Amino acid sequence: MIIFDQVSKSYEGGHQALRELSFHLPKGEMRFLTGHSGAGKSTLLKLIMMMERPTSGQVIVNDRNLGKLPARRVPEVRRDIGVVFQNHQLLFDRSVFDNVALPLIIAGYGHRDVGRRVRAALDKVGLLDKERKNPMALSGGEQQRVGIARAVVNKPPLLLADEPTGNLDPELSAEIMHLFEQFNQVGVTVLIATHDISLIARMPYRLISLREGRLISAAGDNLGAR
Ligand SMILES: Nc1ncnc2c1ncn2[C@@H]1O[C@H](COP(=O)(O)OP(=O)(O)OP(=O)(O)O)[C@@H](O)[C@H]1O
Repeated sequence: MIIFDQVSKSYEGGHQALRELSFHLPKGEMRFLTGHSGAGKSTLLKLIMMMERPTSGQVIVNDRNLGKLPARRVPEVRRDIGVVFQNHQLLFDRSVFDNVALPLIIAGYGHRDVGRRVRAALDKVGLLDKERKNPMALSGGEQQRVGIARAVVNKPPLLLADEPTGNLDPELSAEIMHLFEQFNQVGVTVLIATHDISLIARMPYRLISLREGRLISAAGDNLGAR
């Protein structure tokens, strides 16, 4: 789960990306993070991943108060967070299998465990038959599913996505969102930053909406719950 308590973030040069932001995303929930370009969505995700530190306020992720954590414990925080990017950031000099295996190899899993877990993840995203292919040979939607398999391969309790359907047509976008729903249904907490209002309007999830770094609606906080 995620708790933001009065979190502000100013970048060098003085730009304030987040302003006294408070919200609670309980364990096992799925929510969308919305707002215009520049509203602070990526900054919020970066604070959760410890790619940035808040200027003030507290961020608690998976029961860890990030403000109190020394830099050497950052890898431990990141191991519990799966991240899906818009441009999926796959490596085109290795196979689908090797891309998905990467987080496990970094975490020191043994050869047999890696094989078992990678195939389980590829099976969940419907790409078991593509494990030997180069990601370049896959469609945009399939590449994004490889990115999702890589994000979930070590079974993190929290899954974040930054514009995961940004380059996809509506049908493929709906498929990708359905995949996130499936992970949520087995208990994974999911937070998805997206511009795609038409896609999420039909989905029964609460929103965290930002405008100029402030919360304009957060379900459950009586500030415009859907
Ligand atoms: N490293 C940085 N240094 C200085 N300013 C930054 C930095 N990162 C983001 N900003 C500024 O902070 C504000 C919020 O940016 P952020 O990327 O969080 O917005 P966003 O809602 O994710 O936008 P988008 O949808 O375009 O990705 C913007 O005005 C941006 O220019």
